[in-house]
Amino acid sequence: MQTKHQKVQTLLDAIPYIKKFFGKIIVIKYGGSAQTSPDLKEKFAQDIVFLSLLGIKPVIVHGGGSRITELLTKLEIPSSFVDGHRVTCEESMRVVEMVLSGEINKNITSLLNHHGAKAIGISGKDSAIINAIPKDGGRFGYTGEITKVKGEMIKNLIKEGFIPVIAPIADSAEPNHPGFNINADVAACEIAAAIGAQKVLFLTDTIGVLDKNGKLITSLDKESVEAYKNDGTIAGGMIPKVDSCIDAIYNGVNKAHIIDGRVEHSILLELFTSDGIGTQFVRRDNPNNDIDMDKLLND
Ligand SMILES: Nc1ncnc2c1ncn2[C@@H]1O[C@H](COP(=O)(O)OP(=O)(O)O)[C@@H](O)[C@H]1O
Ligand SMILES: CC(=O)N[C@@H](CCC(=O)OP(=O)(O)O)C(=O)O
Repeated sequence: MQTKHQKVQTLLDAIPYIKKFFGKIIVIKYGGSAQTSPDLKEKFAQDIVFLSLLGIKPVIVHGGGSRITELLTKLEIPSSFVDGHRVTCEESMRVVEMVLSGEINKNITSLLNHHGAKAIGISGKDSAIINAIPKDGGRFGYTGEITKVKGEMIKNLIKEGFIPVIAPIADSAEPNHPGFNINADVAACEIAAAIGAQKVLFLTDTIGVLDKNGKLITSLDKESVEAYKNDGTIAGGMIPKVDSCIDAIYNGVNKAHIIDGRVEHSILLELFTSDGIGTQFVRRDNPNNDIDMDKLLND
């Protein structure tokens, strides 16, 4: 049991972090794998509301791949993944949009609002915030490659005091097009870059990126990510995540982290403790790095 003084000390210890992040945008990618128990979802909502009350600007980009797969299986619609990206036929696209924009987006938005936030749920189709074309020349069907994110629209929502909750569905320039399914990791990275986020956090169902022995890799750079992908250490759903983290830090986002969404208050643990948790992504040439590169890369 904490004494009153210890409780006050905890608040005081948070001051440097609050100063560092005050007014800054933090994009949180809330993976389907981390949206498990109702209790965890409550803790997630508390963390987001807490950030918002501290003057930090959270933006949520959510996934829901496991729920899409569950529904496609029930409907007996075949589906497959290549390097962590779903191949989306026209029938799947309808299910993807129903699950992401209809079910998950509204659940998260409503959960946040019940916790006192001013959250607004949208998809990339709203005001054509995310535009896409077919990925890899159409090899992935209705899976898209982002061509543009209208960052100003998202920043306007933030300025109005909203917490945007964004489903990774993109608009097409073609009329009467069903739109595109975008991997949520990629959407989070592109959104973070377009709105000048300070940080992007990916909440998933592992403690971070693991090596061949199942040990946490605390820090990764571009070169080591390529090596781990080539030797198969990083596979499946982790591929778009690490690629997105690297893209983010090479496109103006200061920091990218993959953290364990199964741990209660993982967002606060990452933001408000000196060690942080999970795997962080670094670039050797980044003058903004406020970390000891040698220590991290030798961990
Ligand atoms: N090297 C690795 N370290 C950790 N997880 C990995 C690795 N390689 C592949 N994975 C897989 O990636 C999964 C996370 O991706 P995914 O299921 O798409 O999560 P999310 O729904 O959060 O996007 C992990 O559960 C794990 O099965
Ligand atoms: C193209 C592509 O892979 N789209 C994903 C979109 C959802 C997603 O990314 O969900 P998670 O973050 O929970 O994995 C899919 O259809 O599963």
